[in-house]
Amino acid sequence: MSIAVRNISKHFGAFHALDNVSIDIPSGELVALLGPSGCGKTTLLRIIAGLESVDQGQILLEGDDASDRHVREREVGFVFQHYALFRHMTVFDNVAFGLRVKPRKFRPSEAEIRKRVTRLLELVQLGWLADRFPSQLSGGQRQRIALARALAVEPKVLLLDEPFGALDAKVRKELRRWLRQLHDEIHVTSVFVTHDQEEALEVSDRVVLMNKGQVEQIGAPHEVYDHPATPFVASFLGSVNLFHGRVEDGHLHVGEHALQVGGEHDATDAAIGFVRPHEFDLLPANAPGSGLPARIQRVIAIGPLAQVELTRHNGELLEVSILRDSLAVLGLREGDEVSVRPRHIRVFNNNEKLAA
Ligand SMILES: Nc1ncnc2c1ncn2[C@@H]1O[C@H](COP(=O)(O)OP(=O)(O)OP(=O)(O)O)[C@@H](O)[C@H]1O
Repeated sequence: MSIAVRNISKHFGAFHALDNVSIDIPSGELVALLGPSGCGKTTLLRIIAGLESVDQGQILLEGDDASDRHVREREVGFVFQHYALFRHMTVFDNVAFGLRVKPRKFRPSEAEIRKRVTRLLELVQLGWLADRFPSQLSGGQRQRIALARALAVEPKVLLLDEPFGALDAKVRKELRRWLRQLHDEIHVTSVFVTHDQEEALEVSDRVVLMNKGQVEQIGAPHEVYDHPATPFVASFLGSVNLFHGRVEDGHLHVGEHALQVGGEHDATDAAIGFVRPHEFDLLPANAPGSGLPARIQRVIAIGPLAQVELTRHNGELLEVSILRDSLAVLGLREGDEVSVRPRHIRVFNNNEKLAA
């Protein structure tokens, strides 16, 4: 089922939680709502579900205005951060619950319920846990059961609010891969709230970047990462180094240094350049060509990569990420003076809003 969010605004008292938000989600897509804490992700999810009223705007489900449709009639499945399983019921009974409480005329037979629950437990790869109670499961297993339970009533839309937020990093990573595979099998239109950019980029077909109640950008993970539309998106997705300067003749002038920028940029006295840590070359200080002089303060080994912390001569910090092998070949160490050269700079006018 497709979802269209049309010009939704929502206040809580004087606080503007959502400000004219519009998003089109085609049927079968997995979309991540991504943004910092308090930007309105959960509020939007609850509005789609029909759990929250709006001041203005509409939610269209499969093209029809859902404003007057009660939560139960919207055919949405919900999975929350904190597994809301019934503690006194087995895994099997938890998954069967939504089917058993259906009004008699819509309720499948007990044999049909058994068949469906067994199939769902296989889908979430936990059939062997059917007779256990929630307290006998790991956090990751509980979330998979919560998902099976949400899917049991065959929702047209699946809404997930930080479903892996309470789990440790390794389990989280496994589960998000698993969620992606599951979605590829069942193709139910899904909206997934997260404040973890890696999770959003890895799992979703498209990412909706939200900031202070507004949508900043919507796009495929590689689009929003490679072509951020605003300074907020550039700084929210991954680490970045910032350079303040002026643009003239295809260069960003940072103090007395000129760094080449690709593409067309109007001359401006107030620009910000964004460079990701892996988009720099490090060269010995006396290497010919343009670059920013800096000193290596610290080298942190993270697997095959070296995270290099540098200080520019004006005291500003830079973070560069390169292969440890490359650093060894260059013979660079802590305390060395180097020339730092961005390979790619994204330039914005300084009057555009930045991440909070
Ligand atoms: N029932 C409410 N009454 C008053 N303010 C609310 C209510 N629900 C949410 N808010 C406020 O609206 C803003 C958006 O909240 P929301 O839960 O949608 O944010 P979020 O992006 O999901 O954040 P998080 O990632 O921290 O969950 C927050 O500032 C929050 O304090």
